[in-house]
Amino acid sequence: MTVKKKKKHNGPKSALLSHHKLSPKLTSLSSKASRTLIRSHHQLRKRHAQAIAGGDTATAETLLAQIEDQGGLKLYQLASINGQSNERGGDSSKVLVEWLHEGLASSDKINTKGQSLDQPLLRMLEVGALSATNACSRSRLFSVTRIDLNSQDDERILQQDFMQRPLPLSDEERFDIISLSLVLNFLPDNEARGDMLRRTVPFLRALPDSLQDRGSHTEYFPSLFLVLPAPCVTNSRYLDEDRLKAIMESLGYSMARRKISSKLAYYLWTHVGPREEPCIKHAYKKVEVNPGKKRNNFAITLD
Ligand SMILES: C[S@@+](CC[C@H](N)C(=O)[O-])C[C@H]1O[C@@H](n2cnc3c(N)ncnc32)[C@H](O)[C@@H]1O
Repeated sequence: MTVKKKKKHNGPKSALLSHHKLSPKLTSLSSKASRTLIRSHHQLRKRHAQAIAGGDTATAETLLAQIEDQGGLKLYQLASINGQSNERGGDSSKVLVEWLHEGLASSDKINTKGQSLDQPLLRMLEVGALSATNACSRSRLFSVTRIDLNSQDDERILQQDFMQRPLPLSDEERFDIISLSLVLNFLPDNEARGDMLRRTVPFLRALPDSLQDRGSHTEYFPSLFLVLPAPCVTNSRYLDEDRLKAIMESLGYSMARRKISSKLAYYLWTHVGPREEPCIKHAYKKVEVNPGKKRNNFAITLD
């Protein structure tokens, strides 16, 4: 398994922090500063990817320096944690836990707090994990393997790029559910988003017999929990829910649950197709599905 050594971000103090006259303590980012930083980080990463694609290494280096100058991935992650607590009424995995508790028949062995009492637990791979104490970790429904490009918790979050994680060789290395919450929109290009979705498939296992007899619990698995900022599906020129559904179906996923709030779009997709990495019969290019001047350019492509 490739585990990257944790990088130190020793760049200059964040311009954003000094601009907003905040305490240099990372924990003191305001909601507004968090939003500004997240937006700016995404834009710089996108321009950086474009510069690399165009072979413009000088611009790419300048942009990278700018990213580091405003605190790099570490401060971006902190802004994301702030966003979870302040603006969105808690972390996104709360929605998944609610869905699964609804799905648990009363005959299932759960205690009054809705926690699963029996073993084995469902196995979850949480990609882009910022905390080991979010709702899905606290629920005890899952045994969670957490990974992130930059671990905020060396003991409980493995520093690893999902795209470099070795493909599993057996079901012991596979999962019942993968969480991709606010990760696809972090990726700066459309193709990388499609590649990440495609790569989830070989990491899923058919629900083992030991978990099969747990009533309505079983119908959702194996599955992918996907969370995107709502405008990615409600206000993009290149993606709407129908197109997302078509892309997911081409990967063998079927939509099991959805919830669109003012800020976020939550989906639970059950994998019903073959388990090996899908060979796409129909490419999904960047085509306009929703014209309009005030729309954004978020897209997912599959080749
Ligand atoms: C906006 S944060 C979202 C965190 C959290 N899941 C949430 O819902 O708030 C996106 C995280 O995804 C991580 N990430 C992006 N691409 C990744 C990859 N290929 N492998 C692992 N983590 C990745 C980033 O490092 C970042 O911490």
